[in-house]
Amino acid sequence: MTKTPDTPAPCAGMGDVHHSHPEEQLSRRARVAVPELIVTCEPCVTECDEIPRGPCSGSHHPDEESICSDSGLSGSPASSLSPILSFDDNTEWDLILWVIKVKKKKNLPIEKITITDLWKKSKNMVNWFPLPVTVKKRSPWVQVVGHAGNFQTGSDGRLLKKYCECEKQCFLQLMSDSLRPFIPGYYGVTQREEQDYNLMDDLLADFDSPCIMDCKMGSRTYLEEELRKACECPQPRKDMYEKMIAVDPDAPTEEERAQQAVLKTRYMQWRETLSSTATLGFRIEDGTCNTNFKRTKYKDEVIQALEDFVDNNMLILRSYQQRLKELRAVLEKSDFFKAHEVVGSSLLFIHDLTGKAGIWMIDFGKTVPMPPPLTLDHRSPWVEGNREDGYLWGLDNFIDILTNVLPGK
Ligand SMILES: Nc1ncnc2c1ncn2[C@@H]1O[C@H](COP(=O)(O)OP(=O)(O)OP(=O)(O)O)[C@@H](O)[C@H]1O
Ligand SMILES: O=P(O)(O)O[C@@H]1[C@H](O)[C@H](O)[C@@H](OP(=O)(O)O)[C@H](OP(=O)(O)O)[C@H]1O
Repeated sequence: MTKTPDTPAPCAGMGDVHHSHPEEQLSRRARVAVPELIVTCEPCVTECDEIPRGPCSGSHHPDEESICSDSGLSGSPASSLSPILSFDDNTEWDLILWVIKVKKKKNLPIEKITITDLWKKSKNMVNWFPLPVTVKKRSPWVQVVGHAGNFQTGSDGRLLKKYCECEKQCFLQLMSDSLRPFIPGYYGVTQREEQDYNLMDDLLADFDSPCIMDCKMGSRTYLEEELRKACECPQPRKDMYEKMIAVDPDAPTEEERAQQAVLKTRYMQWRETLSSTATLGFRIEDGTCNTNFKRTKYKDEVIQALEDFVDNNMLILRSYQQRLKELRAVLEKSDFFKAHEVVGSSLLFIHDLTGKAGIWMIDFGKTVPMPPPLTLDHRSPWVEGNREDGYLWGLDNFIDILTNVLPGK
């Protein structure tokens, strides 16, 4: 879970692919300081670039490289700017990163700025051209959990996730299912630097410094198919062994210790029993090295985590409860849901200081169709072969926990 952010996202429209390193992902309790740009003027700029005005609006887009000579916005030559300039949280990051890109491409002598932000733990020196512009505040995108490097930000509040055929098929069907209001808008496949991406709404875009929590739903996090493959062709994983001993050095068996590797399904099952996945049918995810969080297993620990997440704001908690009840009612009727095994999918909880709160279903990389006419009830316990995923069982438990926490239950 993440409390953030006026945080710079990987740049919209930037040529550079952002590879989000785990260390750059956000810590559980991190409420990060407003990104601050401190500009230190070095030898003056001989040439400057025309800056698109406003929040990537008008005729310019950060992707468009419109270059002029001599002056920036309002005709202010860079060299005449004050040696130290601070930007507050109104800074339009896309705009600044656009400038960086142009400067880099043109190999121009440039000032340096120090960006203090949570994407980098240390300070980063990047190239910059100062511009006095008031821009619209837009919540920058941050990734709570998931595979590093899977995402890029797009323009107009959209997000690119590395292409996955299974996910595309789900999105296509979900856009015309009753679940549509609980799914980020989907806009098909797009390409950037020869990589295909599924293009979807960035759910953070309409929030102001949002707090985010990713909750992985279901009592099982691997597909039956994965289990079958692991039996047929076992491929022990060293990286998973490392992740396992980082949390619990005693967890590996003697054989695993000898191999210094574990099977993925074994690792996933261990994670399930370590967390509340096995006991409650959902778990609060965390993308950081906060290994203790992987152990949030019991009801009272989940409650504590939820209360922390909303800063004990019961109104927000009530909004979440309401939204989850609505979701449950729709899930129980959804054609898509009854015909799919939904594994590893998350509910993304987002709220901000204005009191706005929402929950959406994300991650359909392991949501697979049942062979017709088979359907699932999503509540029956899983036994190998029945493909039940425990999604609704987990949702029931989540709603019960919330209801018990709320006053006047
Ligand atoms: N539409 C979206 N809008 C805003 N943030 C999103 C969106 N989709 C995903 N995210 C962010 O990215 C994170 C990872 O998303 P997702 O689970 O889809 O990725 P993944 O790489 O498939 O993860 P996993 O490792 O669980 O398979 C989420 O926790 C959330 O922070
Ligand atoms: O959260 P952790 O403990 O870091 O473990 C990861 C998590 O369970 C992911 O859901 C899983 O990806 P999938 O759901 O896509 O299988 C990934 O497998 P991977 O390393 O094979 O990608 C695991 O490493």
